[in-house]
Amino acid sequence: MSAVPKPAPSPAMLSLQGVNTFYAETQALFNVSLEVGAGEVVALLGPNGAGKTTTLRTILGLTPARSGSVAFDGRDVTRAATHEIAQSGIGWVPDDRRIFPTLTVARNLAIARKKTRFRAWSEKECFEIFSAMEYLMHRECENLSGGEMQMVAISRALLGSPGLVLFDEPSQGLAPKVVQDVMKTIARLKREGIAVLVVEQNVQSALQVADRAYVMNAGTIVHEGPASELLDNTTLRMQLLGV
Ligand SMILES: Nc1ncnc2c1ncn2[C@@H]1O[C@H](COP(=O)(O)OP(=O)(O)OP(=O)(O)O)[C@@H](O)[C@H]1O
Repeated sequence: MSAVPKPAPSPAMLSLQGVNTFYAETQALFNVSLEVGAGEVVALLGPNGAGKTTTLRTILGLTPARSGSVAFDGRDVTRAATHEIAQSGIGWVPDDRRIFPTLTVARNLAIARKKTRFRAWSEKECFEIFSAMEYLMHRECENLSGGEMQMVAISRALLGSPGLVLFDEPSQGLAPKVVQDVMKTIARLKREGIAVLVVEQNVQSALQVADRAYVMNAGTIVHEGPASELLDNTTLRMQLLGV
């Protein structure tokens, strides 16, 4: 009897395999492997200094892997330049929001626009998500509140037509209402089919929006599983994350 062939698993949007990353001679990532599927939200959790930001920097080619591989959208980008990686459809919302402080919101948005193979977002759609932003267009970014800057940073990532958005501690320093808005935006991106990898200290918020979670410690992945498992299993969550 011939076996029914299983459908091939759909390739991950992002795949890290056995990544080792160094700052000069100091190793920060040890054999890190992780995947984010198309349209999947994945949380990357762990204590300070665990290697979460370094993982994002490795994906973006800012601190490239010394060994192992990073593939995005079926292409090896391990040694690609950061601008090529962005051009291929990885958006980034950095923890310092990295918008140009002396430029207006409008200018910050205009220079973020990119064409990729993924869906293009318009400014109008960004205003639908962040209604306040339309009225801030002519303000210089240095005069914005933390929450307003975060809206601009997320809109910049969307205008770059991403297939994957990397968020580095998006709720840091924001009021609870704004944190909720950011998490709602992540859920909206998922509904739009955009993959998300989110680094967060705010474990509860991240787990509520994520499909799966990885926990890092001392540069290694120490746990991988459904987000619901960490939400529901207090003992496991305390043991891995102390919260
Ligand atoms: N520019 C750098 N030069 C040298 N070592 C660094 C640099 N950036 C980070 N490290 C080290 O790499 C390790 C991982 O740091 P990383 O910032 O990736 O952790 P993290 O999990 O993002 O923590 P945090 O939540 O504090 O940002 C730490 O030991 C840190 O001291």
